Amino acid sequence: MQETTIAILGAGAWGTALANLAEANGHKVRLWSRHGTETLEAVLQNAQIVLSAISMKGVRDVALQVKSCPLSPETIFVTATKGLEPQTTATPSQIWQAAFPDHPVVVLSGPNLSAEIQQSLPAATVVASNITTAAEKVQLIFSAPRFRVYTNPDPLGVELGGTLKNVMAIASGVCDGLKLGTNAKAALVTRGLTEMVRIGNFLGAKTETFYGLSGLGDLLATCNSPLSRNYQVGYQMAGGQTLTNVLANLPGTAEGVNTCQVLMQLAKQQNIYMPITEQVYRLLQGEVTPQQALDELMLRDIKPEYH
Ligand SMILES: NC(=O)C1=CN([C@@H]2O[C@H](COP(=O)(O)OP(=O)(O)OC[C@H]3O[C@@H](n4cnc5c(N)ncnc54)[C@H](O)[C@@H]3O)[C@@H](O)[C@H]2O)C=CC1
Ligand SMILES: O=C(CO)COP(=O)(O)O
Repeated sequence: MQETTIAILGAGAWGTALANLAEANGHKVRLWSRHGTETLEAVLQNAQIVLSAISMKGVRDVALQVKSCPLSPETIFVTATKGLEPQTTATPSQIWQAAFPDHPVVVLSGPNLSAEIQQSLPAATVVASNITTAAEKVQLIFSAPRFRVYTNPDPLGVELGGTLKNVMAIASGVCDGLKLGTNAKAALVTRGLTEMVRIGNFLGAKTETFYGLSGLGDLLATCNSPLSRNYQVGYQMAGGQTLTNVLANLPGTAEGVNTCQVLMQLAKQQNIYMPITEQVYRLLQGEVTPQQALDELMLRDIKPEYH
């Protein structure tokens, strides 16, 4: 493939891993960090692809900064952030698309624990866009013998899969931390997926997308791995630590903590039933202990499975 110039914004764990993948494929990669010496304008110069791996809290601010820099009209934006904006409930791709209405925006999301990808362990991901040619271009840039990239036409569904599973990963960490067993974990993850589909459908995502790599796939990865920061939040809180303590010692970002707050706001406004999210929220707020959250979930009124 022809060499592409790529600007990667966010030099954290995920931005760095994606930079390494593109570089190994022979592309010209410039990595930008707000703490680095290179200006955003210099990093963006002649970029054909601008990929953001910024934590949710920085996305809008960085998008505004990018807006003030010169860009080619052909530039494709790729977003790899997994979160929701508190004030607006917007997804990262919605923020990028609103800032750059005339550019294609591609979502990159999947079961991609960065530490494993940095070790070149095999993994797969999804690139999704309303503009198929843009998704196919990004697919070619990142595809590698140990990194299999699929395209998908439901960017919102792909993005929400990666975002909503973070809350379930916190719940799974609690489940393992309390040593509740394999049956409990299977029930939690499966009902968690049902909850993700319910919220996702409300927000406009397709059901089938949640059964693919970016939904079920990422749910399995993060609900079962101590490498997941979100899982670690739940696991360590089940061990008696406070949220403040856990976050102070966590390497990197656990987006599920903020996502959970945004979802509860939405659930209350729109009357959407999110029992697992609600218990994770109450745990994070310090309103219930992990054991009480479990009791609340198990002692709800009994009901049909598909309801
Ligand atoms: N690490 C992983 O395995 C994966 C992470 N992600 C997602 O990618 C995003 C980034 O995750 P990580 O790289 O792991 O986090 P990280 O904490 O290692 O890095 C976050 C990056 O965002 C930058 N940032 C934060 N706030 C900013 C602001 N206000 N302005 C400018 N830059 C700002 C930080 O300086 C840092 O470069 C998250 O949304 C995460 O959910 C997605 C897939 C895999
Ligand atoms: O999204 C991820 C893997 O796909 C990373 O998970 P954590 O953010 O929980 O570490």
